[in-house]
Amino acid sequence: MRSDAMKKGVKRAPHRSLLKALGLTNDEIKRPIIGIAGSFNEIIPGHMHLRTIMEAVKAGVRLAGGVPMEFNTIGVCDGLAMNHDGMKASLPTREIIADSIEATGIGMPFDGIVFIPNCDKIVPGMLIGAARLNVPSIFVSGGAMLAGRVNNKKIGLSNVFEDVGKYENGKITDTELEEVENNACPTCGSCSGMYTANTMNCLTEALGMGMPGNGTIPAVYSERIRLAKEVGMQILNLVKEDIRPKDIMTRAAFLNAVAVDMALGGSTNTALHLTAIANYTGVEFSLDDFEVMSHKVPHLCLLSPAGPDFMEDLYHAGGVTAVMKELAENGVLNTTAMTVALKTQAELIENARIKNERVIRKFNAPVHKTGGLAILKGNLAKDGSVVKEGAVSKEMLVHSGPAKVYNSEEDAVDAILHKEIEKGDVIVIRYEGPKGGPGMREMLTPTSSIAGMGLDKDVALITDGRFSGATRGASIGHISPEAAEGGVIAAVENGDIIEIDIPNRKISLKVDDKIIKERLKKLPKFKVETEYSFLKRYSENVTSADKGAVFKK
Ligand SMILES: CC(C)(O)[C@@H](O)C(=O)O
Ligand SMILES: [Mg+2]
Repeated sequence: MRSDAMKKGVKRAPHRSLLKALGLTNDEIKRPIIGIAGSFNEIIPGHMHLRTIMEAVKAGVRLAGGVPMEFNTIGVCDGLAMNHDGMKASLPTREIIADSIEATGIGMPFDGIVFIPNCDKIVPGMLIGAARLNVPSIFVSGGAMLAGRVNNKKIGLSNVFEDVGKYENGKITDTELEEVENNACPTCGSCSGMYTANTMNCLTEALGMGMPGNGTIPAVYSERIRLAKEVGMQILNLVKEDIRPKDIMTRAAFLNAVAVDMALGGSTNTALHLTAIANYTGVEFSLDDFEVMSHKVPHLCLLSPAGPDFMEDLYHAGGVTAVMKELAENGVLNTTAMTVALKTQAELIENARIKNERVIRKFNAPVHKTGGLAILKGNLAKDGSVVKEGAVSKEMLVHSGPAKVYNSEEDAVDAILHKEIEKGDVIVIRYEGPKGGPGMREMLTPTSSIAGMGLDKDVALITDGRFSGATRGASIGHISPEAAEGGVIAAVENGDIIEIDIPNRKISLKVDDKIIKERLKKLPKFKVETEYSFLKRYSENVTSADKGAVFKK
C-alpha cells in the first residue's frame, strides 16, 4: 500500500499516534486511505453545495471498505471575476490548484484520490494534479445549475451579460434587466449553458476520468448524490486494480475528448486546458489535433450561448454517453479507451441512446457540418488562435474590416458602450495574453456587449486574451504569439485591414511583411505591469496560449 509509508511498522508508531488523533481506529488504519480532494467554498455558486457531494463520496468510500480523508483546494468564480483585475488571477489559479493537489498528494501518501471539482479552473487544475501524481484517481463534479426562466423562456448567465449591452443601448428597461438578473441563476451548480465548467465536466467523462453522468446530471438532482457514492466506492476498485490516470489519459482519450468537444460546441478554453493536461500527462497533443478533429466531427448540440438549449436539456436527451454513442457509430471515437469505471468506452455507451434528436442531432443531420471549434492561423497568429465557430453567425464566417485597436479590455469595453464601434470593424484587444495581461483574462463583457448591442452580425473581435464559454460571435482568441511576446498582433494599427476566413481557417493582417517587421522593431520591450508578486512570477514563467499556457520547463 502507498499509505504504508505513513502507517506501517515500528518506526511509524508516531504516525499512527497522529492518525489516532484524527479519530482513526486500528482497523481503519489498516485500510486503503483515500484522499478526497474537494473544492468547497462560499465564493463560487458552482461550489457552494460541494459539501453534500463530498459527504456522499465519503459514504461511498466507507461502504467499499476505505477510509476517506478530506482536503480542499482553492478556486475563483470566473463570473464574479469578470471584467476587472480579478480575472487576471483566474487562469493562474489552475496552476496553483494543480500544485496544491500535487503537493498534498506527495506529502500524504494516499492510496487513491477522489477529485471533486466543478467550475472553470478547478477541473483542469485537478486533472493536471492527478496526472502529475499518477495515483489511482477518479472525478465527480458538482453538476450544472438549472436554467432560469423569464417569460417562459429558458435563460442563463450569458443572457444577463448580453442584456447589459441591450440596456446600454436602450433596448430594455431597468425592470426587465432586473427580472433577468433575478432569475438567470436559480440554483447552485456550474452556470447552466455549455460554458467552460460544463464543457470540462463533459470532457472529463470523454477522457475516461469521470463516470457516465459526470458532465450533465444537474447539481440539484439526487442522482448526483448517488453518482458521488458510486464514485466513492469505485476508487477502491481502481486502487485494487492499480489503474492510474496515465493508464486512462492516453492519446486516444484526448482525441475522444476533442471529438466530444466538437460535437457539443464546447468552450474555447478547452484549447488551453486539454493541451495543458496532455502536456503534464506526457501525451503528444496539440492545437493541430483540434484542427484535424474539427473536420471529422460535426457540431451536434446547440446549447447556450450558441442556441436555446441548456445542460438540463442535454441531460434529458441522453447526456455525454448518447453523444459518444453517435460518434462511435460514425467511426470517430476510440471505443477501446479504458475508463475509471474499469470498462471501455464501448461498454459504457452500450445502452446509451439519443432521447431527443432536436437537442442531440444525428451525425448525418448536424447543426454544422464541422465541429464547434476552429483553429485559425496566418500572419496574425502564426502559432494559432481559436474561435467557437458553432456560435458565429453565418454572416461573419468570412469577414474583412478595419482594425480598432485597444491595449486593454477596459478600453475596448468603453469604446463599445460609447458606440465608437462601427459596422464592419474588427476590434483588437491585445496585451491581454498569459504573459501580457498578465493572466489571460476572459473577454465576456466586450463580446456580450457587442452581441447585446446587436452588432454580432457586423463586428469581429480578436484578442490574445481568451473568452468565456458564454461568448458567442466572431470572437477569435488565444492569438499566439501574444503581443507581450512580440507577436504580430502588437503591430496592428487603427485602420489596418484584418481578414478572417473561418471555413478556410485563416486570419491575416493585410499589411506588407516589411512594414510589420519595422513596426515590431520600434516597439518598446514589454515590461509586466502588476503590483502582485504572484502575477509577476506567473508572467515570467508562463508559456504561450497555444501551448496551453503551462509553465516553462
Ligand atoms: C462565467 C463563465 C460563464 O463560467 C465563464 O467564465 C466561462 O468560461 O464559461
Ligand atoms: Mg471561464
